[in-house]
Amino acid sequence: MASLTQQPLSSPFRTCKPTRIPFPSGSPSTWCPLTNTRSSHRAKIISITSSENLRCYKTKVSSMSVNMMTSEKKKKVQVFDSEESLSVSLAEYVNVLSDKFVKEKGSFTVVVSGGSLIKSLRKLVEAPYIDSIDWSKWHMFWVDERVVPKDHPDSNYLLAYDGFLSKVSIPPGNIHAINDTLSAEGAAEEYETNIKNLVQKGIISTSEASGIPKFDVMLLGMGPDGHVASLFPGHPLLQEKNKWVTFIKESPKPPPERITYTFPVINSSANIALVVAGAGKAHPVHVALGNGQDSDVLPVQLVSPEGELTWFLDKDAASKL
Ligand SMILES: O=C(O)[C@H](O)[C@@H](O)[C@H](O)[C@H](O)COP(=O)(O)O
Repeated sequence: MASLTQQPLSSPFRTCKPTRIPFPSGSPSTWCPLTNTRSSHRAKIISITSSENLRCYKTKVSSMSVNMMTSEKKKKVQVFDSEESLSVSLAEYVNVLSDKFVKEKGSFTVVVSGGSLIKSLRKLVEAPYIDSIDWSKWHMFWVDERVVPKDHPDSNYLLAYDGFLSKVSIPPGNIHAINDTLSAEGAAEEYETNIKNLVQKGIISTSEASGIPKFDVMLLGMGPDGHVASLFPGHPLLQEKNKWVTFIKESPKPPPERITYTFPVINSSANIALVVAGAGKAHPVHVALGNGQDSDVLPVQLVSPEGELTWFLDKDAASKL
């Protein structure tokens, strides 16, 4: 672990000395008193430099990963030395939330995107999680879907089925896929109705503040243009305030017709993980988390959940921070 010297408080930067404390499980962890973050032995804080507003930046990332807590409350940024270690930590993150929500409310509502996220969930379907997670309590949803049959190579359902669902025992009735026999309009409308029904049954919680569905966790990827779900830069759907689920017929990323959750539902979430790997995404990460600029407000900048936002970045995606 790097040893850090305390600098005068008048300096624009303060440093903290990470301290070893035990996790409840007894496994080793490292805690940064300045930022009140801690990490497991799999994701050590090697050093953290913090500016006065408690925005933290990684300093020496070589073969280790760094936790950073930004000044905005409930936003955590984790940088990993590789996508492999990112996926290990992501599995533990989901496992902890699954345990918590199953204990608290007897169910766990999980929303996934398409894209590379599903591959990054691979450790969840391996030991120990494959046997320890109570899959029977899971309810699975999609933040977006392409308007194609479920057996089409572009289907987000098929992607999740092949990489995840086919390996775990979530009851088929708890897998809430988007109807692939309807038009984009029809499928969006039906998905919103299904969500309303699950709210009435008490399976999906709602935000006390807004009454909008509050999913336990959303696991989201981000495109190189900073899009999330099927909400693209400069598109009027970014402003949608009333619908929970809507559709787009001219997606810049093929295929063109898609169903997507809107920001009111995304931002009502109890937890959101933004899972981003690869140098091709360094620019939108820089815009969202650093001082990078873009001509558009990027959709990822609008992700701001009622609950907690956790970024899972590999070092290439974080390379401009
Ligand atoms: O269906 C989709 O296209 C997605 O849900 C989309 O929002 C995806 O998550 C991002 O485009 C990132 O995809 P990659 O991780 O594959 O770049």
